[in-house]
Amino acid sequence: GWGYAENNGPDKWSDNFPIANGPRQSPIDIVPGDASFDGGLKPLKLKYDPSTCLEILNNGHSFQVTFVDDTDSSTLTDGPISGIYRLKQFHFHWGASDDKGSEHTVAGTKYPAELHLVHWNTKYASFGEAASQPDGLAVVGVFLKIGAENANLQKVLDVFDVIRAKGKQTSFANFDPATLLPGSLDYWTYDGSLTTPPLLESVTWIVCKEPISVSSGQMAKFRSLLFSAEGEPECCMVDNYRPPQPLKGRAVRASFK
Ligand SMILES: Nc1nnc(SCC(=O)Nc2ccc(S(N)(=O)=O)cc2)s1
Ligand SMILES: [Zn+2]
Repeated sequence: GWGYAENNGPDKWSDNFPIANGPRQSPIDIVPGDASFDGGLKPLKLKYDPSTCLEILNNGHSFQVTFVDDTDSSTLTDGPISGIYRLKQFHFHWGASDDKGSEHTVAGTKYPAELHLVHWNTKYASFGEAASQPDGLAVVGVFLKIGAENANLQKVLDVFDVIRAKGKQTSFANFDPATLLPGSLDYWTYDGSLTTPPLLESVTWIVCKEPISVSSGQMAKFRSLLFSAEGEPECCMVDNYRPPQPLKGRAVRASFK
């Protein structure tokens, strides 16, 4: 299956997923000077209920925290979208060293990691159905920058020992993803895709301008996870990011001046 190695990584994904060369692929390099301020963009409205937090799992590509999404308890509304989008999961992408790891870049700058909060449009019956629609998904991206230790993030890192290998999962309750959001919710937005196979072009991307902090020691903890399953040769989970893709004429809008 697909991965991030030389033989199955981003440069090979188009073999099985031709949409990899499509017109609205993600991530992209965000050039602030090329983004157009849109006064019609509303502030993001994120309303998360920690009681909908369900479990944390190592899926062999990243780790993800999944949420109960059978009611409108944890939602994204306003911002660039219309209607109600429900939080399904959040996960991260990171590098083998602090100089790389984010998927989106800002004027070529790579951050050591990037958080993705994945939401689906409730005008569709399920995540799976929404994932195949051009307005089906909305992902909020938050950059991580090396600085002070992040106590909220640490709550997630503290369970890594039980999900070290691919396929491991454990219950994870009462975590509030809002604690991982930056102080300012200024954002850039553009039409894009999932950044991993199946690379579906169904995502309204909402990338926050302000990063959150992560310490170098916490980044080392991310790198203690494995791509490999128990009993397989150990392969550190690092560099699980797709590089920026061609903009192909798309507009990037800014919610701020
Ligand atoms: N019918 C379908 N069910 N599930 C899928 S894809 C599963 C899934 O959540 N994929 C996913 C891939 C990438 C991203 S990301 N990195 O946020 O663009 C988010 C989510 S298609
Ligand atoms: Zn992602």
